[in-house]
Order: sequence, then structure tokens, then C-alpha cells
Amino acid sequence: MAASRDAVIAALKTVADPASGNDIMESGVVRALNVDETTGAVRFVLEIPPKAADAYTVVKDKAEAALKAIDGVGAVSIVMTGHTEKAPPDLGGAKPKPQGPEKVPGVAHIVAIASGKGGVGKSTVAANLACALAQQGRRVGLLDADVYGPSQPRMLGVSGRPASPDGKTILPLRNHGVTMMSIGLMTNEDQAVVWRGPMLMGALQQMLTQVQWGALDVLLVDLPPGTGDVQMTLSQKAQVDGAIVVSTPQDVALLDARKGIDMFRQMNVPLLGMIENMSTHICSSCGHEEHVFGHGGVAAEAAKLGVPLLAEVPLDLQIRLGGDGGAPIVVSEPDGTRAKAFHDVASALVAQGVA
Ligand SMILES: Nc1ncnc2c1ncn2[C@@H]1O[C@H](COP(=O)(O)OP(=O)(O)OP(=O)(O)O)[C@@H](O)[C@H]1O
Repeated sequence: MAASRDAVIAALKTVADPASGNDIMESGVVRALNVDETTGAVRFVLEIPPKAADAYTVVKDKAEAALKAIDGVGAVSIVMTGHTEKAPPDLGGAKPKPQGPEKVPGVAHIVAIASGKGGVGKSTVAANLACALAQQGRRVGLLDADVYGPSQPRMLGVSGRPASPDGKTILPLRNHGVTMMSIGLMTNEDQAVVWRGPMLMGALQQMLTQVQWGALDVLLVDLPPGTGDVQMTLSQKAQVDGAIVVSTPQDVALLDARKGIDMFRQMNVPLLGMIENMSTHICSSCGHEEHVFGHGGVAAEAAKLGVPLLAEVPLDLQIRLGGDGGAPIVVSEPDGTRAKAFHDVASALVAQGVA
């Protein structure tokens, strides 16, 4: 059973905050704590005082160890934010100038894939949609901007670090017909990354302007969950043609999804539609269909908001195995019924002229 939020908080209360002398919950450095009810995955932001990155790297390790020691905790993801003396990950080259939304050279359209909360399958949807568009003959790029847990290298089955032969531009990776670059590949895997606002902006802008995307019909951007700096930066720096919001039918996921939708509206990014993921569960041995999370919630919400429901994707073992194994279901079973949902979304985007 997944660990409860209370158990997670109790564990975090055993970790001291070096700046205040209180525990890290009491001192308020733990922000945006999220405990996944199903997987027990825990994620939060450590908002740390200036110049204290080293001391808080120790705190981060202690918090991780305390969480791992309790039953039912899944993956732990802690992101530190705050001003530090450390330089952002930088491959050199010309510093991007601050500027308003612009077209990325060579990229005809940008479509953001967003979700209100983590773990709803946003990356799975982005990977499958990218592969479906590629199979339909589109030139597709996928920018993995999820700083909390970059997953596209795993989903698309690419490994290794992107090269930068001239120290100015970055060569992306490529598989299944999709050109891919992940913000997570700009740092060393074991390095504690202190992402702060300006640094995120720089990194995202580098992703947009210094990666050799080549000529693309569409660049899909796999955003981090929620509404934050990356979402803001993307729509401030680049002309985003539209956003797709992925949600599970659970109420809480929907509530979060609504916040995401509001954010895109405020930023004048057109909402292309919603996708209900983990819509129904089809038992792999008996074929019985179950509505684990209460199927249909996203359809109702989309109707209320006046946005199209682009697809209902079932909770399905093969979809998980495909994504987690480096060959999304659209690639491993291209003619199957599961791939069809993604192909339908891809066709709809092409028909709307955004891909
Ligand atoms: N329709 C589905 N059926 C079965 N498993 C799924 C489905 N969609 C996603 N998953 C699995 O759920 C897990 C989380 O999915 P994914 O990483 O795509 O979510 P996410 O919303 O991008 O999460 P995060 O925000 O944490 O990156 C993965 O192991 C993935 O394989």
C-alpha cells in the first residue's frame, strides 16, 4: 500500500534544517509536497536560502534516506530551488537575449503536453503521440522539459549524452522517427541540480534555440506537471500553437487539470483538448473492463469547459511495458487498437494545422 501523506510528513520532520534549527517541515523549506496515492511516489521542492546549496544537498540526502526507510514510499524526487553561486548547466555559446514569444527557427509548430499533477501519464502520451505523428510522415521533435523526472530518454529507448561538437549547438538524439532532447540530459545524472527560475529560463531557451532540431513540422514539449516557471517561460519565449492537457478521471487530477487550463488561457495559448488517460482498465487475462478511476470524468469536464476530448486511453499493461521499455505501444503494436487512440489524436492535430 502506498505511504500516507501523514507518514511522509512524519519522516520529513525527523530531518533538521541547518538554517533555522527546526525540522524541515516546521521551517517551511519543503514546498509543493506531493504524495501519489497509488504509487507512493513522493516529490517536493526544497526552497533553500541563498548560498546554502551544499548544506542542503546533505539535507536532501537525509530526507531521501528518511523517506526510503518507510514502507510504501515509491520513487522520491526532490528538487532544490534558490539562488546559489553555482553556475547553471551551460554548454557555452552565445547567451540567449531576453525576448518575447518567437518562432523557433525551422520549427513550424509547437504543441505543449501538460498535466495538472504528476504521474497521470503525460510523458507516455507525449511519447506515443510523437511516434504516431512520425508514422504519419510528420517531422517531429520532442522536447522533454520535465525537470522533476525527465522520462523521454527511457520512453523512446535512447541513451547516452547529446553531443555538442562545436560547444555552441547541441545535437539531439533520435529514435522511432522522433528527434528528442531532454533538459535532464544537460546535467550529470547524480548531480544535485539546483533549479531556480532564471536558470530554468536559460536552460529552456537553450533547448529551443541551441538544439539542432532541423526542419520540424511540430515540436511537442513534455512539460513538468503543474503550473510553474517552465510553463511560463515556454509561452513567454516561444510561440506555442496549442496545449493538450492530460488527466486521469480522478477528481483531484481534474481539479489540478483545471488550474493548468486556466493558466494556458491566461497566457493566450489555445487549448487543443484534453486526453483522459487510465480511462478504463482492461484485464490482460480475462478482458474484463473496469473503471478503476471512474471513467468519463474528463469527458464531462471537457464538455463543461468547451474543449474537445481528444482521446480516452485505457490503463493497460502493454502501454506501460511499451513506454517503460523504450518502444511506445504505437511502435511496438502499430496496428493495434491501443495505438489507434494516439493515431486519432495525431490525425486531429494534422487536420487542425498544428502538426
Ligand atoms: N495508459 C496507461 N496504462 C498503463 N500504464 C501507464 C499508462 N499511462 C502511463 N502509465 C505508466 O504510469 C507511469 C507514469 O507515467 P508517465 O511517466 O507517463 O506520467 P507523467 O504524468 O509524465 O509523470 P511525471 O509527471 O511524474 O513525469 C509510467 O510507469 C507509465 O508507464
